Amino acid sequence: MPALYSRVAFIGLGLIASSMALAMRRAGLVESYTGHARSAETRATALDLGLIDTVHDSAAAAVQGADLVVLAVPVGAMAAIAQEIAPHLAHGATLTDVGSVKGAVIDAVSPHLPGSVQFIPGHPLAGTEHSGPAAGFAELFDNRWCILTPFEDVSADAVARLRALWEGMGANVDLMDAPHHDLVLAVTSHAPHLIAYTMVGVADDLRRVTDSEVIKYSAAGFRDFTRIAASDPTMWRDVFLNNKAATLEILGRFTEELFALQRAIRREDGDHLHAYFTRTRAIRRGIVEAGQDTDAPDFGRAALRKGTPRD
Ligand SMILES: NC(=O)c1ccc[n+]([C@@H]2O[C@H](COP(=O)([O-])OP(=O)(O)OC[C@H]3O[C@@H](n4cnc5c(N)ncnc54)[C@H](O)[C@@H]3O)[C@@H](O)[C@H]2O)c1
Ligand SMILES: O=C(O)C(=O)C[C@]1(C(=O)O)C=C[C@@H](O)C=C1
Repeated sequence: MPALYSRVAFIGLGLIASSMALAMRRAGLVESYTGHARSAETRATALDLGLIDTVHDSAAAAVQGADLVVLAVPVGAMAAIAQEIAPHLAHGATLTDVGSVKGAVIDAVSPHLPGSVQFIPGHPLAGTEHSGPAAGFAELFDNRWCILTPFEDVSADAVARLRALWEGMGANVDLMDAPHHDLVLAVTSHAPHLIAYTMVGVADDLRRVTDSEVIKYSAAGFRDFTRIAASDPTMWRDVFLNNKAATLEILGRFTEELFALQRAIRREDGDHLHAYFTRTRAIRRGIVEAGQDTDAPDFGRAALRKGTPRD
């Protein structure tokens, strides 16, 4: 495939930017790679790892001459970066971001941009609990979704080119509007992260009571919570502060359901618990059967097809 862009500039050189650089290089999607990070150590690591060909100590210098600019910093840092780079963006360049929230990023970035720049917000639904340039890997986006939330006045060619880039990096691409994205992600990612943070915090508060048994006897469910709760504090602070309305809406519904389950346990209402868990199991089965959990081992699907002894 011929290269889709001649020069990409990454602003922020962490997990997502480094994975994108590796995935782009794997498929030869871009001719040259440059970037900016605040710390000299991150800049040196990104060069040493061969993620980028050149590096800049200012974002304004990095974007010059780039036909694709990727903002890969925490959501709360997007506004200041956009303001800094706006006068230096190439005429007709595509600007995208990878922030986990879309409405607030659009509000933060759009006002600074010259009319010729094609701003196409994006969000790859793939990540890990690790951060920094050494955390990236080329396969991160394989078979994952990437959501783009462009406004209607953006060039269709620019959207098609960015879509092709994500597909070349292994992702499946969907388009939707930003409020819808933020509500969906509040359910599927933001509220679950807050619940994981809370559960691990509760376990830590109980440390004196449980000694180190929580860690020693960590069952799979809690271990998954601890992995998620190890995610970057700055990134997640910014997600919650910038997707406030949708997250609070979902957490409101969550606490109502939690109280109902709490009451069912207190009243020993087994029928309520059983019916609830039956409904949620059907949801999990739907996800696995649709092939949407790429982490699910094959034996999981086989077991679902056969049914389990306790069905
Ligand atoms: N980690 C995930 O699972 C994941 C998945 C999808 C999208 N995202 C989004 O991608 C973006 C980047 O996340 P990441 O996981 O690559 O983070 P990361 O911590 O690995 O990298 C962030 C980069 O931004 C730089 N940075 C931080 N604050 C800055 C500031 N104020 N000004 C300039 N640079 C700054 C850091 O130095 C680093 O180079 C975030 O907006 C996040 O919401 C993350
Ligand atoms: O697997 C993980 O570590 C993640 O939490 C990744 C995850 C998510 O699936 O919620 C986290 C935030 C991003 O915006 C996208 C992906």
